[in-house]
Amino acid sequence: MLALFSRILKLSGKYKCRIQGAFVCAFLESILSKMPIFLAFLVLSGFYQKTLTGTKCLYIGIGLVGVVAAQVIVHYLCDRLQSAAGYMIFTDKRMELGGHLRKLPMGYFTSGNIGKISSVLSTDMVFIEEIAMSTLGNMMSYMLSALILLVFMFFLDWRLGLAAAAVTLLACFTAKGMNKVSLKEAACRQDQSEHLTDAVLSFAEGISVIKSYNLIGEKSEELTGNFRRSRDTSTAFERKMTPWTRGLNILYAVGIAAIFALSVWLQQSGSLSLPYLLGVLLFVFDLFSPLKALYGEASRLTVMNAALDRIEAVLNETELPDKGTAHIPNESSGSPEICFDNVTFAYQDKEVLHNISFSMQKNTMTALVGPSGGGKSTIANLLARLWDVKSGKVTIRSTDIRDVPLAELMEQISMVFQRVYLFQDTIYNNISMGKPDATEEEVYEAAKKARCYDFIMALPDGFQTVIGEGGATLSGGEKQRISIARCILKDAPIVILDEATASVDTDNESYIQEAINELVKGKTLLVIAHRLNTIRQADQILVISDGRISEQGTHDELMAKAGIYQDFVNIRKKSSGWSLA
Ligand SMILES: Nc1ncnc2c1ncn2[C@@H]1O[C@H](COP(=O)(O)OP(=O)(O)OP(=O)(O)O)[C@@H](O)[C@H]1O
Repeated sequence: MLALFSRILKLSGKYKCRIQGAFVCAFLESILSKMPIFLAFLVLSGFYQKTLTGTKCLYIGIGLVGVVAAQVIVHYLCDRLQSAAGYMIFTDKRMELGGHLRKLPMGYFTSGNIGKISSVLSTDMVFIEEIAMSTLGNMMSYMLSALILLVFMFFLDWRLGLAAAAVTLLACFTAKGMNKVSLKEAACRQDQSEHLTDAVLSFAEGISVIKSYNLIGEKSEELTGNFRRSRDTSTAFERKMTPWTRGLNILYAVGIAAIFALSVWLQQSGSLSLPYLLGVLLFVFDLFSPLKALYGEASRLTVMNAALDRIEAVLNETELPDKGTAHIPNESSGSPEICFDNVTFAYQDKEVLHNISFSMQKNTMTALVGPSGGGKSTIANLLARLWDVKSGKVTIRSTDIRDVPLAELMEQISMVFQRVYLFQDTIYNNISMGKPDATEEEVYEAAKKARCYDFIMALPDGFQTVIGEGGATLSGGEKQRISIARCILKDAPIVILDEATASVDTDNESYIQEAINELVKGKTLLVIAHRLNTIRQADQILVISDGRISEQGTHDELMAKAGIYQDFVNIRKKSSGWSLA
Protein backbone atom coordinates (compact mmCIF):
# COMPACT_ATOMS: atom_id res chain seq x y z
CA MET A 1 0.00 0.00 0.00
CA LEU A 2 2.88 2.32 0.84
CA ALA A 3 4.28 1.59 -2.62
CA LEU A 4 0.98 2.78 -4.08
CA PHE A 5 1.12 5.99 -2.02
CA SER A 6 4.59 6.74 -3.32
CA ARG A 7 3.45 5.92 -6.88
CA ILE A 8 0.63 8.43 -6.56
CA LEU A 9 3.01 11.03 -5.13
CA LYS A 10 5.36 10.48 -8.08
CA LEU A 11 2.47 10.83 -10.51
CA SER A 12 1.18 13.98 -8.86
CA GLY A 13 4.15 16.12 -10.03
CA LYS A 14 3.63 19.75 -9.10
CA TYR A 15 0.54 18.85 -7.03
CA LYS A 16 2.63 16.70 -4.67
CA CYS A 17 2.30 19.24 -1.84
CA ARG A 18 -1.51 19.11 -2.07
CA ILE A 19 -1.49 15.34 -1.79
CA GLN A 20 0.95 15.47 1.12
CA GLY A 21 -1.27 18.13 2.76
CA ALA A 22 -4.28 15.84 2.30
CA PHE A 23 -2.39 12.98 3.96
CA VAL A 24 -1.44 15.22 6.92
CA CYS A 25 -5.11 16.22 7.27
CA ALA A 26 -6.09 12.54 7.14
CA PHE A 27 -3.59 11.87 9.93
CA LEU A 28 -5.02 14.69 12.10
CA GLU A 29 -8.54 13.52 11.41
CA SER A 30 -7.76 10.01 12.61
CA ILE A 31 -6.34 11.34 15.86
CA LEU A 32 -9.32 13.66 16.33
CA SER A 33 -11.83 10.90 15.55
CA LYS A 34 -10.53 8.84 18.50
CA MET A 35 -10.44 11.77 20.93
CA PRO A 36 -14.13 11.51 22.05
CA ILE A 37 -13.53 7.90 23.18
CA PHE A 38 -10.43 9.04 25.05
CA LEU A 39 -12.39 11.86 26.72
CA ALA A 40 -15.12 9.38 27.71
CA PHE A 41 -12.40 7.22 29.22
CA LEU A 42 -11.19 10.22 31.27
CA VAL A 43 -14.73 10.84 32.54
CA LEU A 44 -15.20 7.20 33.52
CA SER A 45 -11.86 6.87 35.26
CA GLY A 46 -12.37 10.25 37.06
CA PHE A 47 -15.82 9.09 38.11
CA TYR A 48 -14.45 5.80 39.45
CA GLN A 49 -11.55 7.46 41.27
CA LYS A 50 -13.94 10.15 42.53
CA THR A 51 -11.74 12.89 41.11
CA LEU A 52 -14.35 14.19 38.67
CA THR A 53 -15.21 17.80 39.52
CA GLY A 54 -17.65 20.19 37.84
CA THR A 55 -14.77 22.22 36.36
CA LYS A 56 -13.12 19.07 35.03
CA CYS A 57 -16.43 18.06 33.40
CA LEU A 58 -16.73 21.53 31.85
CA TYR A 59 -13.20 21.33 30.42
CA ILE A 60 -13.89 17.87 29.04
CA GLY A 61 -17.17 19.15 27.50
CA ILE A 62 -15.41 22.14 25.92
CA GLY A 63 -12.65 19.78 24.73
CA LEU A 64 -15.27 17.54 23.11
CA VAL A 65 -16.89 20.45 21.24
CA GLY A 66 -13.41 21.66 20.18
CA VAL A 67 -12.48 18.20 18.96
CA VAL A 68 -15.69 17.84 16.91
CA ALA A 69 -15.25 21.33 15.41
CA ALA A 70 -11.60 20.64 14.56
CA GLN A 71 -12.59 17.32 13.01
CA VAL A 72 -15.16 18.99 10.74
CA ILE A 73 -12.59 21.57 9.58
CA VAL A 74 -9.84 19.01 9.00
CA HIS A 75 -12.24 16.71 7.14
CA TYR A 76 -13.30 19.58 4.88
CA LEU A 77 -9.66 20.51 4.19
CA CYS A 78 -8.76 16.90 3.48
CA ASP A 79 -11.64 16.54 1.01
CA ARG A 80 -10.82 19.78 -0.76
CA LEU A 81 -7.15 19.01 -1.06
CA GLN A 82 -7.47 15.46 -2.32
CA SER A 83 -10.43 15.73 -4.68
CA ALA A 84 -9.20 18.98 -6.28
CA ALA A 85 -5.72 17.46 -6.56
CA GLY A 86 -7.22 14.43 -8.37
CA TYR A 87 -8.89 16.62 -10.99
CA MET A 88 -5.83 18.86 -11.36
CA ILE A 89 -3.40 15.96 -11.71
CA PHE A 90 -5.51 14.21 -14.31
CA THR A 91 -6.23 17.32 -16.36
CA ASP A 92 -2.45 17.63 -16.72
CA LYS A 93 -2.03 13.88 -17.30
CA ARG A 94 -4.65 13.90 -20.06
CA MET A 95 -2.85 16.76 -21.78
CA GLU A 96 0.48 14.96 -21.35
CA LEU A 97 -1.05 11.82 -22.80
CA GLY A 98 -2.56 13.79 -25.71
CA GLY A 99 0.85 15.30 -26.50
CA HIS A 100 2.45 11.88 -26.18
CA LEU A 101 -0.09 10.15 -28.46
CA ARG A 102 0.59 12.80 -31.10
CA LYS A 103 4.23 11.72 -31.17
CA LEU A 104 3.67 7.97 -31.34
CA PRO A 105 4.21 6.24 -34.69
CA MET A 106 1.00 5.44 -36.58
CA GLY A 107 1.66 1.73 -36.07
CA TYR A 108 0.68 2.11 -32.44
CA PHE A 109 -2.85 3.19 -33.38
CA THR A 110 -3.35 0.53 -36.03
CA SER A 111 -2.24 -2.39 -33.88
CA GLY A 112 -5.44 -2.80 -31.86
CA ASN A 113 -4.56 -0.18 -29.27
CA ILE A 114 -7.60 2.05 -29.73
CA GLY A 115 -9.57 0.15 -27.05
CA LYS A 116 -6.61 0.52 -24.67
CA ILE A 117 -6.30 4.27 -25.30
CA SER A 118 -10.01 4.92 -24.76
CA SER A 119 -10.11 2.80 -21.64
CA VAL A 120 -7.03 4.61 -20.22
CA LEU A 121 -8.46 8.04 -21.01
CA SER A 122 -11.94 7.29 -19.75
CA THR A 123 -12.24 4.38 -17.29
CA ASP A 124 -8.77 4.41 -15.70
CA MET A 125 -8.21 8.13 -15.37
CA VAL A 126 -11.79 8.82 -14.26
CA PHE A 127 -11.55 6.02 -11.68
CA ILE A 128 -8.37 7.42 -10.16
CA GLU A 129 -9.40 11.06 -10.18
CA GLU A 130 -12.93 10.52 -8.87
CA ILE A 131 -12.74 7.49 -6.61
CA ALA A 132 -9.19 6.48 -5.90
CA MET A 133 -7.99 9.83 -4.56
CA SER A 134 -10.61 9.89 -1.80
CA THR A 135 -10.14 6.16 -1.21
CA LEU A 136 -6.43 6.76 -0.63
CA GLY A 137 -7.16 9.54 1.88
CA ASN A 138 -9.65 7.29 3.69
CA MET A 139 -7.20 4.41 3.75
CA MET A 140 -4.47 6.61 5.14
CA SER A 141 -6.87 7.67 7.87
CA TYR A 142 -7.92 4.03 8.58
CA MET A 143 -4.31 2.93 8.80
CA LEU A 144 -3.45 5.64 11.29
CA SER A 145 -6.60 5.04 13.33
CA ALA A 146 -5.69 1.35 13.60
CA LEU A 147 -2.22 2.33 14.81
CA ILE A 148 -3.56 4.80 17.39
CA LEU A 149 -5.99 2.21 18.80
CA LEU A 150 -3.21 -0.35 18.99
CA VAL A 151 -0.96 2.06 20.89
CA PHE A 152 -3.83 2.81 23.26
CA MET A 153 -4.28 -0.92 23.94
CA PHE A 154 -0.60 -1.13 24.89
CA PHE A 155 -1.14 1.89 27.15
CA LEU A 156 -3.98 0.08 28.96
CA ASP A 157 -2.05 -3.18 29.33
CA TRP A 158 0.87 -4.64 27.39
CA ARG A 159 -0.77 -8.10 27.20
CA LEU A 160 -3.89 -6.58 25.67
CA GLY A 161 -1.63 -4.66 23.29
CA LEU A 162 0.12 -7.87 22.28
CA ALA A 163 -3.20 -9.66 21.69
CA ALA A 164 -4.45 -6.77 19.52
CA ALA A 165 -1.13 -6.71 17.63
CA ALA A 166 -1.36 -10.49 17.00
CA VAL A 167 -4.88 -10.15 15.54
CA THR A 168 -3.74 -7.17 13.43
CA LEU A 169 -0.78 -9.16 12.13
CA LEU A 170 -2.98 -12.14 11.23
CA ALA A 171 -5.37 -9.75 9.47
CA CYS A 172 -2.42 -8.31 7.51
CA PHE A 173 -1.35 -11.77 6.33
CA THR A 174 -4.89 -12.68 5.34
CA ALA A 175 -5.24 -9.37 3.51
CA LYS A 176 -1.99 -10.04 1.64
CA GLY A 177 -3.40 -13.31 0.31
CA MET A 178 -6.62 -11.52 -0.59
CA ASN A 179 -4.65 -8.85 -2.46
CA LYS A 180 -2.84 -11.47 -4.51
CA VAL A 181 -6.13 -12.95 -5.70
CA SER A 182 -7.58 -9.54 -6.28
CA LEU A 183 -4.55 -8.43 -8.33
CA LYS A 184 -4.77 -11.46 -10.58
CA GLU A 185 -8.49 -11.04 -11.07
CA ALA A 186 -8.18 -7.29 -11.65
CA ALA A 187 -5.90 -7.97 -14.65
CA CYS A 188 -8.51 -10.36 -16.13
CA ARG A 189 -11.25 -7.81 -15.51
CA GLN A 190 -9.28 -5.10 -17.28
CA ASP A 191 -8.49 -7.33 -20.27
CA GLN A 192 -12.17 -8.04 -20.59
CA SER A 193 -13.00 -4.36 -20.26
CA GLU A 194 -10.57 -3.55 -23.11
CA HIS A 195 -12.14 -6.25 -25.30
CA LEU A 196 -15.54 -4.83 -24.53
CA THR A 197 -14.46 -1.28 -25.46
CA ASP A 198 -12.94 -2.59 -28.71
CA ALA A 199 -16.09 -4.55 -29.51
CA VAL A 200 -18.39 -1.58 -28.83
CA LEU A 201 -16.20 0.80 -30.88
CA SER A 202 -15.95 -1.63 -33.76
CA PHE A 203 -19.75 -2.24 -33.68
CA ALA A 204 -20.49 1.50 -33.66
CA GLU A 205 -17.94 2.30 -36.39
CA GLY A 206 -19.04 -0.55 -38.64
CA ILE A 207 -22.77 -0.15 -38.12
CA SER A 208 -23.41 0.83 -41.78
CA VAL A 209 -21.56 -2.25 -43.08
CA ILE A 210 -23.25 -4.43 -40.48
CA LYS A 211 -26.66 -3.18 -41.59
CA SER A 212 -25.98 -3.41 -45.30
CA TYR A 213 -24.78 -7.01 -44.99
CA ASN A 214 -27.63 -7.83 -42.69
CA LEU A 215 -25.25 -8.81 -39.89
CA ILE A 216 -27.09 -7.08 -37.06
CA GLY A 217 -28.08 -10.41 -35.49
CA GLU A 218 -24.63 -11.96 -35.78
CA LYS A 219 -22.70 -8.89 -34.64
CA SER A 220 -25.16 -8.14 -31.83
CA GLU A 221 -24.63 -11.73 -30.70
CA GLU A 222 -20.85 -11.10 -30.60
CA LEU A 223 -21.38 -7.91 -28.64
CA THR A 224 -23.79 -9.61 -26.26
CA GLY A 225 -21.19 -12.35 -25.80
CA ASN A 226 -18.72 -9.66 -24.77
CA PHE A 227 -21.20 -8.14 -22.32
CA ARG A 228 -21.83 -11.60 -20.85
CA ARG A 229 -18.12 -12.32 -20.48
CA SER A 230 -17.72 -8.96 -18.78
CA ARG A 231 -20.53 -9.83 -16.35
CA ASP A 232 -19.05 -13.28 -15.71
CA THR A 233 -15.58 -11.86 -15.02
CA SER A 234 -17.02 -9.39 -12.52
CA THR A 235 -19.13 -11.99 -10.71
CA ALA A 236 -16.19 -14.43 -10.66
CA PHE A 237 -14.16 -11.65 -9.04
CA GLU A 238 -16.77 -11.12 -6.34
CA ARG A 239 -17.09 -14.91 -5.81
CA LYS A 240 -13.35 -15.32 -5.35
CA MET A 241 -13.11 -12.41 -2.95
CA THR A 242 -16.02 -13.41 -0.69
CA PRO A 243 -14.20 -16.21 1.26
CA TRP A 244 -11.38 -13.79 2.04
CA THR A 245 -13.61 -10.98 3.30
CA ARG A 246 -15.66 -13.49 5.29
CA GLY A 247 -12.46 -14.93 6.80
CA LEU A 248 -11.32 -11.46 7.81
CA ASN A 249 -14.66 -10.70 9.48
CA ILE A 250 -14.48 -13.94 11.47
CA LEU A 251 -10.92 -13.09 12.51
CA TYR A 252 -11.98 -9.65 13.79
CA ALA A 253 -14.94 -11.10 15.74
CA VAL A 254 -12.78 -13.80 17.34
CA GLY A 255 -10.10 -11.17 18.09
CA ILE A 256 -12.58 -8.84 19.82
CA ALA A 257 -13.98 -11.73 21.90
CA ALA A 258 -10.46 -12.86 22.89
CA ILE A 259 -9.34 -9.36 23.94
CA PHE A 260 -12.57 -8.83 25.82
CA ALA A 261 -12.18 -12.17 27.67
CA LEU A 262 -8.50 -11.43 28.39
CA SER A 263 -9.28 -7.99 29.85
CA VAL A 264 -12.02 -9.46 32.11
CA TRP A 265 -9.60 -12.18 33.24
CA LEU A 266 -6.88 -9.57 33.91
CA GLN A 267 -9.31 -7.44 35.90
CA GLN A 268 -10.47 -10.46 37.92
CA SER A 269 -6.88 -11.43 38.66
CA GLY A 270 -6.18 -7.89 39.86
CA SER A 271 -3.81 -6.90 37.03
CA LEU A 272 -6.22 -4.43 35.44
CA SER A 273 -8.13 -1.73 37.27
CA LEU A 274 -11.86 -1.25 36.67
CA PRO A 275 -11.48 2.11 34.79
CA TYR A 276 -9.00 0.40 32.44
CA LEU A 277 -11.43 -2.47 31.91
CA LEU A 278 -14.05 0.15 31.05
CA GLY A 279 -11.49 1.73 28.69
CA VAL A 280 -11.08 -1.62 26.95
CA LEU A 281 -14.87 -1.94 26.68
CA LEU A 282 -15.03 1.50 25.08
CA PHE A 283 -12.32 0.72 22.56
CA VAL A 284 -12.52 -2.96 21.82
CA PHE A 285 -15.59 -2.84 19.55
CA ASP A 286 -13.98 -0.09 17.56
CA LEU A 287 -10.54 -1.71 17.59
CA PHE A 288 -10.67 -3.45 14.21
CA SER A 289 -13.20 -1.29 12.40
CA PRO A 290 -10.44 0.82 10.73
CA LEU A 291 -8.78 -2.41 9.56
CA LYS A 292 -12.13 -3.72 8.34
CA ALA A 293 -12.75 -0.58 6.37
CA LEU A 294 -9.14 -0.62 5.14
CA TYR A 295 -9.35 -4.11 3.68
CA GLY A 296 -12.90 -3.52 2.52
CA GLU A 297 -11.43 -0.93 0.18
CA ALA A 298 -8.38 -3.02 -0.70
CA SER A 299 -9.94 -4.27 -3.94
CA ARG A 300 -10.06 -0.66 -5.09
CA LEU A 301 -6.35 -0.44 -4.46
CA THR A 302 -5.63 -3.33 -6.78
CA VAL A 303 -7.88 -1.82 -9.44
CA MET A 304 -6.00 1.44 -8.90
CA ASN A 305 -2.64 -0.28 -9.22
CA ALA A 306 -3.74 -1.95 -12.44
CA ALA A 307 -5.10 1.38 -13.74
CA LEU A 308 -1.78 3.08 -12.96
CA ASP A 309 0.07 0.25 -14.75
CA ARG A 310 -1.96 0.85 -17.88
CA ILE A 311 -1.61 4.64 -17.77
CA GLU A 312 2.15 4.27 -17.38
CA ALA A 313 2.33 1.65 -20.14
CA VAL A 314 0.78 4.09 -22.64
CA LEU A 315 2.96 6.95 -21.38
CA ASN A 316 6.07 4.74 -21.73
CA GLU A 317 5.41 3.82 -25.38
CA THR A 318 8.39 4.96 -27.43
CA GLU A 319 7.73 8.18 -29.27
CA LEU A 320 8.91 8.89 -32.77
CA PRO A 321 12.18 10.74 -32.06
CA ASP A 322 11.72 14.47 -32.67
CA LYS A 323 15.02 15.96 -31.64
CA GLY A 324 16.13 17.06 -35.13
CA THR A 325 17.25 20.63 -35.56
CA ALA A 326 18.07 20.65 -39.27
CA HIS A 327 16.01 22.75 -41.68
CA ILE A 328 14.81 21.88 -45.14
CA PRO A 329 16.21 24.53 -47.51
CA ASN A 330 13.68 26.44 -49.63
CA GLU A 331 15.58 25.66 -52.82
CA SER A 332 16.89 22.25 -53.77
CA SER A 333 19.97 23.66 -55.59
CA GLY A 334 20.14 20.90 -58.16
CA SER A 335 19.44 17.91 -55.90
CA PRO A 336 16.17 15.98 -56.22
CA GLU A 337 13.19 17.32 -54.32
CA ILE A 338 12.57 13.92 -52.72
CA CYS A 339 14.87 10.92 -52.54
CA PHE A 340 14.36 7.39 -51.17
CA ASP A 341 17.84 5.99 -50.69
CA ASN A 342 18.00 2.21 -50.29
CA VAL A 343 15.04 2.19 -47.89
CA THR A 344 13.89 -0.93 -46.08
CA PHE A 345 11.02 -0.98 -43.66
CA ALA A 346 9.37 -3.53 -41.39
CA TYR A 347 6.12 -3.57 -39.43
CA GLN A 348 7.36 -5.18 -36.21
CA ASP A 349 9.38 -8.14 -37.64
CA LYS A 350 7.77 -8.35 -41.04
CA GLU A 351 9.90 -6.58 -43.64
CA VAL A 352 7.54 -5.13 -46.25
CA LEU A 353 9.85 -2.79 -48.22
CA HIS A 354 13.23 -3.93 -49.50
CA ASN A 355 15.93 -1.59 -50.83
CA ILE A 356 13.63 1.02 -52.33
CA SER A 357 15.54 3.76 -54.18
CA PHE A 358 14.03 6.47 -56.37
CA SER A 359 14.02 10.23 -56.61
CA MET A 360 11.48 12.84 -57.57
CA GLN A 361 12.31 16.17 -59.18
CA LYS A 362 10.60 19.39 -58.10
CA ASN A 363 7.08 19.89 -59.48
CA THR A 364 6.88 16.46 -61.04
CA MET A 365 4.38 13.72 -60.49
CA THR A 366 5.29 10.19 -59.43
CA ALA A 367 2.62 7.50 -59.55
CA LEU A 368 2.83 4.44 -57.35
CA VAL A 369 0.99 1.53 -58.90
CA GLY A 370 0.89 -2.19 -58.34
CA PRO A 371 -1.00 -5.04 -56.75
CA SER A 372 -2.73 -4.72 -53.42
CA GLY A 373 -0.41 -5.20 -50.44
CA GLY A 374 2.68 -4.39 -52.55
CA GLY A 375 3.75 -1.49 -50.31
CA LYS A 376 2.46 1.71 -51.99
CA SER A 377 0.81 3.19 -48.89
CA THR A 378 3.83 2.30 -46.79
CA ILE A 379 6.11 4.29 -49.13
CA ALA A 380 3.76 7.29 -48.95
CA ASN A 381 3.59 7.03 -45.14
CA LEU A 382 7.38 6.89 -44.83
CA LEU A 383 7.65 10.16 -46.77
CA ALA A 384 5.30 11.80 -44.24
CA ARG A 385 7.31 10.11 -41.44
CA LEU A 386 4.28 8.37 -39.98
CA TRP A 387 6.87 5.64 -39.33
CA ASP A 388 10.65 5.66 -39.48
CA VAL A 389 12.63 3.63 -42.02
CA LYS A 390 14.46 0.54 -40.77
CA SER A 391 17.52 1.31 -42.89
CA GLY A 392 18.42 3.74 -45.67
CA LYS A 393 17.00 7.24 -45.65
CA VAL A 394 14.35 9.52 -47.05
CA THR A 395 15.49 13.03 -47.91
CA ILE A 396 13.72 16.21 -48.95
CA ARG A 397 16.05 18.62 -50.75
CA SER A 398 18.98 16.51 -49.50
CA THR A 399 17.94 16.78 -45.84
CA ASP A 400 17.20 13.53 -44.00
CA ILE A 401 13.61 13.91 -42.76
CA ARG A 402 14.57 12.37 -39.38
CA ASP A 403 16.85 15.37 -38.77
CA VAL A 404 14.02 17.87 -39.23
CA PRO A 405 11.54 18.78 -36.47
CA LEU A 406 8.26 16.93 -37.19
CA ALA A 407 6.27 20.17 -37.19
CA GLU A 408 8.55 21.63 -39.87
CA LEU A 409 8.32 18.46 -41.96
CA MET A 410 4.53 18.64 -41.80
CA GLU A 411 4.66 22.19 -43.17
CA GLN A 412 6.23 20.74 -46.32
CA ILE A 413 3.62 18.06 -46.91
CA SER A 414 -0.13 17.88 -47.56
CA MET A 415 -1.89 14.54 -47.56
CA VAL A 416 -5.19 13.71 -49.22
CA PHE A 417 -6.44 10.36 -48.00
CA GLN A 418 -9.17 8.19 -49.45
CA ARG A 419 -10.83 8.13 -46.08
CA VAL A 420 -11.67 11.74 -45.30
CA TYR A 421 -11.79 12.87 -41.71
CA LEU A 422 -13.62 16.09 -40.91
CA PHE A 423 -13.90 17.38 -37.37
CA GLN A 424 -17.19 18.01 -35.64
CA ASP A 425 -16.83 21.73 -36.14
CA THR A 426 -17.86 24.43 -38.63
CA ILE A 427 -16.93 24.01 -42.28
CA TYR A 428 -14.95 27.24 -41.98
CA ASN A 429 -12.82 25.88 -39.13
CA ASN A 430 -12.37 22.55 -40.90
CA ILE A 431 -10.86 24.37 -43.89
CA SER A 432 -8.93 27.02 -41.98
CA MET A 433 -7.05 24.45 -39.89
CA GLY A 434 -4.91 24.05 -43.02
CA LYS A 435 -3.57 27.54 -42.23
CA PRO A 436 -4.74 28.81 -38.84
CA ASP A 437 -3.81 32.45 -39.59
CA ALA A 438 -5.62 32.51 -42.96
CA THR A 439 -7.86 35.48 -43.75
CA GLU A 440 -11.53 34.91 -44.62
CA GLU A 441 -10.77 35.72 -48.25
CA GLU A 442 -8.07 33.04 -48.37
CA VAL A 443 -10.47 30.44 -46.91
CA TYR A 444 -13.18 31.34 -49.46
CA GLU A 445 -10.62 31.31 -52.28
CA ALA A 446 -9.43 27.82 -51.27
CA ALA A 447 -13.05 26.64 -51.13
CA LYS A 448 -13.64 28.02 -54.62
CA LYS A 449 -10.55 26.29 -56.00
CA ALA A 450 -11.64 23.02 -54.37
CA ARG A 451 -15.04 23.39 -56.05
CA CYS A 452 -16.94 23.44 -52.79
CA TYR A 453 -17.80 27.13 -52.38
CA ASP A 454 -21.20 26.86 -54.11
CA PHE A 455 -22.55 23.90 -52.18
CA ILE A 456 -21.31 25.41 -48.89
CA MET A 457 -23.06 28.71 -49.61
CA ALA A 458 -26.26 26.78 -50.38
CA LEU A 459 -26.30 25.39 -46.82
CA PRO A 460 -28.48 27.37 -44.35
CA ASP A 461 -25.51 28.49 -42.25
CA GLY A 462 -22.97 28.61 -45.07
CA PHE A 463 -19.38 28.31 -43.85
CA GLN A 464 -20.63 28.34 -40.25
CA THR A 465 -22.50 25.05 -40.76
CA VAL A 466 -21.41 22.47 -38.22
CA ILE A 467 -20.40 19.11 -39.69
CA GLY A 468 -21.06 15.79 -38.01
CA GLU A 469 -23.31 14.63 -35.22
CA GLY A 470 -26.27 16.96 -34.94
CA GLY A 471 -24.85 19.03 -37.82
CA ALA A 472 -24.96 18.90 -41.58
CA THR A 473 -24.46 15.59 -43.29
CA LEU A 474 -22.40 15.84 -46.44
CA SER A 475 -21.85 13.39 -49.27
CA GLY A 476 -18.52 11.56 -49.53
CA GLY A 477 -17.53 13.67 -52.53
CA GLU A 478 -18.38 16.94 -50.71
CA LYS A 479 -16.33 15.91 -47.71
CA GLN A 480 -13.46 14.99 -50.00
CA ARG A 481 -13.56 18.46 -51.60
CA ILE A 482 -13.57 20.18 -48.20
CA SER A 483 -10.49 18.19 -47.24
CA ILE A 484 -8.84 19.24 -50.51
CA ALA A 485 -9.73 22.90 -49.77
CA ARG A 486 -7.88 22.48 -46.46
CA CYS A 487 -4.81 21.25 -48.34
CA ILE A 488 -5.04 24.01 -50.95
CA LEU A 489 -5.05 26.55 -48.11
CA LYS A 490 -2.05 24.86 -46.49
CA ASP A 491 -0.18 25.28 -49.79
CA ALA A 492 2.60 22.80 -48.91
CA PRO A 493 5.13 22.19 -51.72
CA ILE A 494 4.76 18.39 -51.57
CA VAL A 495 1.42 16.60 -51.95
CA ILE A 496 0.74 12.95 -51.18
CA LEU A 497 -2.47 11.79 -52.75
CA ASP A 498 -4.21 8.47 -52.22
CA GLU A 499 -6.49 8.39 -55.21
CA ALA A 500 -10.02 7.25 -54.46
CA THR A 501 -10.95 3.75 -55.55
CA ALA A 502 -14.54 4.04 -54.45
CA SER A 503 -16.78 5.27 -57.19
CA VAL A 504 -18.59 8.54 -56.67
CA ASP A 505 -21.19 9.95 -59.04
CA THR A 506 -19.90 11.48 -62.27
CA ASP A 507 -20.55 15.09 -61.21
CA ASN A 508 -18.72 14.62 -57.95
CA GLU A 509 -15.87 12.81 -59.65
CA SER A 510 -15.25 15.60 -62.11
CA TYR A 511 -15.45 18.21 -59.31
CA ILE A 512 -12.97 16.23 -57.23
CA GLN A 513 -10.67 15.90 -60.23
CA GLU A 514 -10.84 19.68 -60.82
CA ALA A 515 -10.13 20.29 -57.13
CA ILE A 516 -7.13 17.96 -57.22
CA ASN A 517 -5.83 19.65 -60.38
CA GLU A 518 -5.92 22.97 -58.49
CA LEU A 519 -4.20 21.43 -55.47
CA VAL A 520 -1.30 19.90 -57.35
CA LYS A 521 -0.52 22.91 -59.55
CA GLY A 522 3.17 23.72 -59.09
CA LYS A 523 3.64 20.94 -56.50
CA THR A 524 5.72 17.81 -56.24
CA LEU A 525 3.18 15.04 -56.25
CA LEU A 526 3.38 11.45 -55.01
CA VAL A 527 0.16 9.69 -55.91
CA ILE A 528 -1.06 6.21 -55.09
CA ALA A 529 -2.75 5.95 -58.43
CA HIS A 530 -5.66 3.80 -59.47
CA ARG A 531 -6.94 5.60 -62.57
CA LEU A 532 -5.27 5.15 -65.91
CA ASN A 533 -5.79 8.83 -66.78
CA THR A 534 -3.76 9.87 -63.74
CA ILE A 535 -1.09 7.26 -64.33
CA ARG A 536 -0.63 8.31 -67.95
CA GLN A 537 0.08 11.92 -66.91
CA ALA A 538 2.79 10.90 -64.41
CA ASP A 539 6.38 11.93 -65.04
CA GLN A 540 7.43 8.58 -63.66
CA ILE A 541 5.56 5.45 -62.68
CA LEU A 542 6.87 3.08 -60.03
CA VAL A 543 5.38 -0.40 -60.11
CA ILE A 544 5.55 -1.64 -56.54
CA SER A 545 5.22 -5.34 -56.05
CA ASP A 546 6.20 -7.44 -53.03
CA GLY A 547 7.91 -4.46 -51.42
CA ARG A 548 10.24 -3.77 -54.38
CA ILE A 549 10.24 -1.47 -57.38
CA SER A 550 9.72 -4.00 -60.12
CA GLU A 551 9.43 -1.48 -62.98
CA GLN A 552 10.08 2.22 -63.34
CA GLY A 553 9.50 4.67 -66.22
CA THR A 554 6.83 6.64 -68.05
CA HIS A 555 3.63 5.09 -69.33
CA ASP A 556 5.00 4.78 -72.88
CA GLU A 557 8.32 3.35 -71.70
CA LEU A 558 6.64 0.74 -69.53
CA MET A 559 4.10 -0.17 -72.20
CA ALA A 560 6.97 -0.78 -74.61
CA LYS A 561 8.63 -3.13 -72.14
CA ALA A 562 6.17 -5.97 -72.17
CA GLY A 563 6.37 -6.46 -68.44
CA ILE A 564 4.09 -6.48 -65.43
CA TYR A 565 2.81 -2.92 -66.08
CA GLN A 566 1.80 -3.72 -69.64
CA ASP A 567 0.05 -6.87 -68.45
CA PHE A 568 -1.81 -4.92 -65.82
CA VAL A 569 -2.96 -2.28 -68.27
CA ASN A 570 -3.98 -4.87 -70.83
CA ILE A 571 -5.97 -6.98 -68.45
CA ARG A 572 -7.10 -4.11 -66.25
CA LYS A 573 -10.75 -4.87 -66.57
CA LYS A 574 -10.25 -8.43 -65.50
CA SER A 575 -7.72 -7.59 -62.83
CA SER A 576 -9.11 -7.97 -59.33
CA GLY A 577 -6.00 -6.97 -57.39
CA TRP A 578 -5.35 -3.70 -59.18
CA SER A 579 -8.18 -1.69 -60.66
CA LEU A 580 -7.63 0.92 -63.30
CA ALA A 581 -10.50 3.18 -64.19
N1 LIG B 1 -0.04 -1.33 -39.76
C1 LIG B 1 0.43 -2.44 -40.30
N2 LIG B 1 0.94 -3.41 -39.53
C2 LIG B 1 1.44 -4.55 -40.07
N3 LIG B 1 1.49 -4.79 -41.40
C3 LIG B 1 1.00 -3.86 -42.24
C4 LIG B 1 0.44 -2.64 -41.73
N4 LIG B 1 0.04 -1.88 -42.79
C5 LIG B 1 0.33 -2.62 -43.90
N5 LIG B 1 0.91 -3.79 -43.57
C6 LIG B 1 1.41 -4.84 -44.50
O1 LIG B 1 2.42 -4.25 -45.28
C7 LIG B 1 2.33 -4.67 -46.63
C8 LIG B 1 2.23 -3.46 -47.54
O2 LIG B 1 1.00 -2.82 -47.28
P1 LIG B 1 0.57 -1.46 -47.97
O3 LIG B 1 -0.69 -0.99 -47.35
O4 LIG B 1 1.71 -0.53 -48.00
O5 LIG B 1 0.28 -1.97 -49.46
P2 LIG B 1 -0.49 -1.22 -50.62
O6 LIG B 1 0.27 -1.51 -51.84
O7 LIG B 1 -0.69 0.21 -50.28
O8 LIG B 1 -1.86 -1.98 -50.62
P3 LIG B 1 -3.33 -1.43 -51.09
O9 LIG B 1 -3.23 -1.07 -52.53
O10 LIG B 1 -4.20 -2.59 -50.86
O11 LIG B 1 -3.63 -0.26 -50.20
C9 LIG B 1 1.15 -5.61 -46.70
O12 LIG B 1 1.63 -6.93 -46.61
C10 LIG B 1 0.33 -5.27 -45.48
O13 LIG B 1 -0.34 -6.40 -45.01
